[in-house]
Amino acid sequence: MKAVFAGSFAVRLVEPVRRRLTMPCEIVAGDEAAVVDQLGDADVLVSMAFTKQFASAGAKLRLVQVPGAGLDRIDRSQLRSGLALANAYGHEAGIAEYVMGAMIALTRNFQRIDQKLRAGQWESQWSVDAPAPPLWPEVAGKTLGILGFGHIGEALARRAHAFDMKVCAVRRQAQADVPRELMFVGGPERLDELLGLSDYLAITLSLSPETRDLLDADRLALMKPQAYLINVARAEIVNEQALFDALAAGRLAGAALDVWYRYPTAAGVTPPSTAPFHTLGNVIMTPHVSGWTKGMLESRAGLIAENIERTARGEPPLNAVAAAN
Ligand SMILES: NC(=O)C1=CN([C@@H]2O[C@H](COP(=O)(O)OP(=O)(O)OC[C@H]3O[C@@H](n4cnc5c(N)ncnc54)[C@H](OP(=O)(O)O)[C@@H]3O)[C@@H](O)[C@H]2O)C=CC1
Ligand SMILES: O=C(O)C(=O)CO
Repeated sequence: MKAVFAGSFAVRLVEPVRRRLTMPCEIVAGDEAAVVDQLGDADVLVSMAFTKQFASAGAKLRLVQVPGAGLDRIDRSQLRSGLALANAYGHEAGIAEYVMGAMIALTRNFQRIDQKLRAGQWESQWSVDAPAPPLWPEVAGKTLGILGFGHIGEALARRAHAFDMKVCAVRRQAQADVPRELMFVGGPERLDELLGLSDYLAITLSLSPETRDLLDADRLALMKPQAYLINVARAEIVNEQALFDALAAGRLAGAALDVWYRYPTAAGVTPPSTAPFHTLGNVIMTPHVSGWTKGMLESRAGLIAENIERTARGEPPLNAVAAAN
């Protein structure tokens, strides 16, 4: 058996996968461009991306194992018969916790009050000679709209319900058996309604041609000006300029952004941003780490090792993705 791990995220999984393998397997790992010439005799490719170049170089591949959930960099037209595709989960608890934390941090403005206290400004009701700060709202009683009700959306709904929030969601197809913690789980025809209801909007759906720029300026304008947006899925689901403009003009109260429109290149260079989110005080920025937890790593490494061994035995992989899904 030979498995090629391509790209920075896959490379991080090599050692945990190696520790779980119970059969011999040659593993080669590196940047996507650097490992193409290793694919000729490989059985498994572990990679967030699958391109025409990978398909042509990997004539003997039997499994494309995505080490994450997102399939937005997988060119499914390059899959041939005998070549399975699988993805991986295990991130849902960690990301749901991130969204809960982000909602509370945005509402309480942790960043600003931390900076003020570090600067010696004791702005509190316990101060005798300074005005008391405004009373904070609570997330209890507020409405969380979840856009995309899959692994992350479901995990988030349960947690938000435990915080006494009202929760509604939209997925590809409306759901008749709505879990008791939700107001509704609608199809895309209820998206505009969800946007208007949400005090917090969590973006937890997959990126595809249908969902790219799903939230454009017109859709963002349907949201309450006091609403917060949290994107943990893929940046391109929300139009970059429209989001920046809404946040800068106060047409949205704030945002927590874990996913980005541009990523560092292999050379370690961060491309310039056309929308300078870093200049906005109402934005919490994290570098695509919301799902980077021990639980995620355990789960994904176990699944990938298992799928390498299944491929060796000629069995179908766990978490197989249908070619047309
Ligand atoms: N920041 C990070 O570290 C991570 C980010 N992600 C991103 O988050 C995304 C979601 O993850 P996860 O919940 O695990 O994925 P799932 O595949 O479990 O869920 C995706 C959800 O998106 C919904 N959806 C897809 N297209 C549409 C559409 N056009 N309109 C409405 N809903 C739609 C699906 O609807 P239906 O159920 O009806 O099919 C499904 O509910 C991933 O695709 C990935 O891009 C994932 C992991 C880590
Ligand atoms: O799983 C994914 O799609 C990610 O973005 C990284 O965990």
